[in-house]
Amino acid sequence: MSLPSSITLTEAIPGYPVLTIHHTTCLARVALNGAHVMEWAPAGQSPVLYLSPQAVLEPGKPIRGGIPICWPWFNAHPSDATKPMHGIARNRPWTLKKANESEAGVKLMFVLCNDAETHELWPHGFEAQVTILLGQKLEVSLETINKSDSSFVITEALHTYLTVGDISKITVKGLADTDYLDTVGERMMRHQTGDITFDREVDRQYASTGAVTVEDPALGRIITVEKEGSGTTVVWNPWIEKSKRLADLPDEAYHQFLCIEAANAGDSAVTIGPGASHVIRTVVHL
Ligand SMILES: O=P(O)(O)OC[C@H]1O[C@@H](O)[C@H](O)[C@@H](O)[C@@H]1O
Repeated sequence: MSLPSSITLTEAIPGYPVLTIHHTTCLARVALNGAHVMEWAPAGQSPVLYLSPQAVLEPGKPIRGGIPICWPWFNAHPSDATKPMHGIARNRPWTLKKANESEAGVKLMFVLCNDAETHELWPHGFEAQVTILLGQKLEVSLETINKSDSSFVITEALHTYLTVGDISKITVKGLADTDYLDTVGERMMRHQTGDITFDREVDRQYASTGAVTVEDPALGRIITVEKEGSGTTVVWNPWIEKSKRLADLPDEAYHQFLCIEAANAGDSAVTIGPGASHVIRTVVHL
């Protein structure tokens, strides 16, 4: 496929293709492993996504940062702990099907289909399509098409790592008066009364279909995360002890990022009939 002039295909390491985007609207990098947006900075702004300086770029390994695609299950597999955390999509090479540019930015489309290896982990016929629009805004859509002759159930997340100046000064708005599953310690349902601030590990699945804003006084900006086709918003910061356990993340990195994930988990799991499809989308902008 010939690429438009704003997109360059290089190898981060041999055998690991990455698309680099230099467009008037933004700078970005997208790995074919996982159809994974690694970096995105709208013109004149510092990076909006967080990418760990210790991120491992290796075929078959997830990238710590950017927007991992968690699919067809979110978090641990519901019944088999030997299967990969967050599903199979972020660990596989996707096929680039389309790459276009316009004044508004760059549009990429990637596809992943079932094969013998995916069947071992998830025994269904499927086509997954990821469409990424990179411009002044960043939009990622994941479409799941059921190519088998029976229904299947998915959970999923567009696991967006946002760069923040200082996590202890962040306020997340848009989730007040919402129930959430708290997964730190003993899992239990709780109710969010006001806005969210951070002084400990936070790993929560909010029952919400709405947009969220992240107010960051240290960097002097507000990030908006909108979404569609998503009944769960995951808010995650690993804080001190969990950051130490994650090998591909510096111990002190938790100060500098926050994940706001458009997701479908728990009661929002999606059932897709034969020949039917479902789209989850997130839009990030300043
Ligand atoms: O280390 P991983 O597999 O990328 O997962 C990171 C985090 O992803 C979040 O979505 C989960 O809520 C956390 O529980 C998890 O720790």
